[in-house]
Amino acid sequence: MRVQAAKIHWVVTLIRRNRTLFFALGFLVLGTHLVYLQAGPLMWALLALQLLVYPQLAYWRSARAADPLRTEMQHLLVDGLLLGIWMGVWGLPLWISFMFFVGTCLNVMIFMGMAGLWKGVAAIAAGVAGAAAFNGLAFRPHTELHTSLLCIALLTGYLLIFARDAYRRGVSLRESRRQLGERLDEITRLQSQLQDQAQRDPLTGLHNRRFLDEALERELAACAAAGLPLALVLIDIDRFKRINDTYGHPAGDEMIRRLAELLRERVRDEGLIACRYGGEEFLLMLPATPLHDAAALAEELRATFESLRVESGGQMMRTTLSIGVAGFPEHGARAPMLVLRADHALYAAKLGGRNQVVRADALPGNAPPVPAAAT
Ligand SMILES: Nc1nc2c(ncn2[C@@H]2O[C@H](COP(=O)(O)OP(=O)(O)OP(=O)(O)O)[C@@H](O)[C@H]2O)c(=O)[nH]1
Repeated sequence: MRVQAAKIHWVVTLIRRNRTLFFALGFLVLGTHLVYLQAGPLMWALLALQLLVYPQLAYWRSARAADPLRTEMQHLLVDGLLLGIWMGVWGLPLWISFMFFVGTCLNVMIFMGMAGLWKGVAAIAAGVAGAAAFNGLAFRPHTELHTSLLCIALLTGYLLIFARDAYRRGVSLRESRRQLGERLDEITRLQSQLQDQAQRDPLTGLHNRRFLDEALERELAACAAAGLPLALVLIDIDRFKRINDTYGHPAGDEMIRRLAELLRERVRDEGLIACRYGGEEFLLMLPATPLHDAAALAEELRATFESLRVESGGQMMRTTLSIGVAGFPEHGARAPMLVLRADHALYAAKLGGRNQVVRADALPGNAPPVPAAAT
């Protein structure tokens, strides 16, 4: 059965590449030592088995294992053990032992961390001890100059390959981070866009009722804490149904947009909030604004709108506004009560013949007079 490369952990693939390449080169390097030792065919065969055949067996086993990564980590320790045996058998030749030791430690350290390092060192020591127990340990540190130079070259090549892999991984990590950052920015932007859309009326672009209900509680608490008043101006277009019926729904929309524009212009510079509260109903929230100032603003709006001619589809339309005004703290301390009082005032304006501003304190059975500190 063929093993599909895509399913194999990248560490297994990487180790196979490194092990195959460097063990094969190692065979050439160590071959020079075997020539120096005048080794017999058995040693050549064993060395070939370990350096040329074993890497493929190890890969074969890892690729079929239930946990390939874990199996490959075991193989790294087996590498240490086998190289330790060669070190012991050859009497710890200095450059060869150094190459084996550094190569093994590097591998286990990179893939298994400090715990792996100790296991790797233990595996090498076990290999050396095993060989010594079997064969005795005669210390023969010498290697021929060309063998030593080849060991240095091989180890250098191994280190450079590792460094190159680490560099490439770092580059791709930075690129992934950059892309992730971009996506995160995009998500944040879309989130705030969504949040903004959820709080705005699509026809006029003004804030909607949901936004105002939240903002009103917040602003009321802030004004109460600062000892400041707050006013609500509830505005309704008069006889709007007639506009729709006479000029058509798009013309009615145009009228709504025109009023929204007027409100936006009026509250733009003052940190006041205008929202579309319902179909043809608008609410202004005026923090730090006394009731009489709010009533004056409402009167100004009423008069301006009365004189407006709104054009739609070549037709000129005009109508008027009825407005109710209520204020904190005079007409209530909580948002629902304030809105209700403004609504009562608006209703009174409608009943009074429309095209007028009515303050909540003008209604019968009104709240007590305004405390001095609040105005
Ligand atoms: N064109 C348009 N019409 C809307 C929109 N929202 C609500 N309306 C209409 O606004 C009209 C409101 O009518 P009414 O509540 O009877 O009020 P009115 O005709 O203004 O009468 P008064 O308020 O008593 O002066 C209804 O016909 C609704 O269909 C909108 O977004 N666009």
